[in-house]
Amino acid sequence: MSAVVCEAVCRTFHQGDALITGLDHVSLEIQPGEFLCLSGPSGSGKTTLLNAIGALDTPDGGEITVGGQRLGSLSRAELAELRLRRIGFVFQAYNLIPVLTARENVEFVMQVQGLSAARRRAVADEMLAAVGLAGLEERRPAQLSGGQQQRVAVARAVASGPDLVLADEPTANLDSHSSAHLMDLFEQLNGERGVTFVIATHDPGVMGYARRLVRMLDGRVVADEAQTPQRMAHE
Ligand SMILES: Nc1ncnc2c1ncn2[C@@H]1O[C@H](COP(=O)(O)OP(=O)(O)OP(=O)(O)O)[C@@H](O)[C@H]1O
Repeated sequence: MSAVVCEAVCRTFHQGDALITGLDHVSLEIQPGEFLCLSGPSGSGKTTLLNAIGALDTPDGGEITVGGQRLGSLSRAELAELRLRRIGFVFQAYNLIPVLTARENVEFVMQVQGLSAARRRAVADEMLAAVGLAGLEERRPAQLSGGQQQRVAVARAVASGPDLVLADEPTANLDSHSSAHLMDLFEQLNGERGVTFVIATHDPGVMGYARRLVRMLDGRVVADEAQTPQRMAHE
């Protein structure tokens, strides 16, 4: 079964009297375990596509299937369940909860999923250690650097055990060292746990990690190519 299938997905935005094309008949099939980057100029539809695949936004044409489930046929509660259990989001604004510690932020989704306190803590600490934040579990977001906050967001996104991670410009606020560290972590999760990654980015270093590069322009897919991945150098 494919991880994601997009069939002729369209999304049009209304701005006053103007119609703005977000997505124009996007068709794309992504297999489990793929490591895919979406590239393309600003406004080409990358974020709109990630939002649609993640069921954060509803297309006005076409069909999206995630893990065999047709999004258009799911209720709001079923969509929420899909987002909670199957999808990890790493979006640019980290969306960490400021009053919670790093550990509590990572535990949050697992708490909603109903895991026991002991299990949550064990998984949260394991994930924070995996992203290089061992010892900083008790810090609140404001006491962490931008790169560290981004890594908390990654730990949170993967702690719930998603099959699919959607990342929108995950390195936009990171220095080159943190970017390389983050991408190595994504690659590790992809290789060891088979998590599917779909990453929207302008960063050539990030694109280098992809085994498949999908280029968008004006809401359409204009190129879709396999490539040999290349890691970023650590400085
Ligand atoms: N909520 C919205 N209301 C109106 N227009 C929107 C909305 N969201 C996106 N658009 C428009 O849809 C098009 C695609 O935008 P999108 O954000 O998906 O592009 P992008 O490739 O992610 O760009 P960037 O690289 O700058 O993040 C753009 O023309 C954008 O202005």
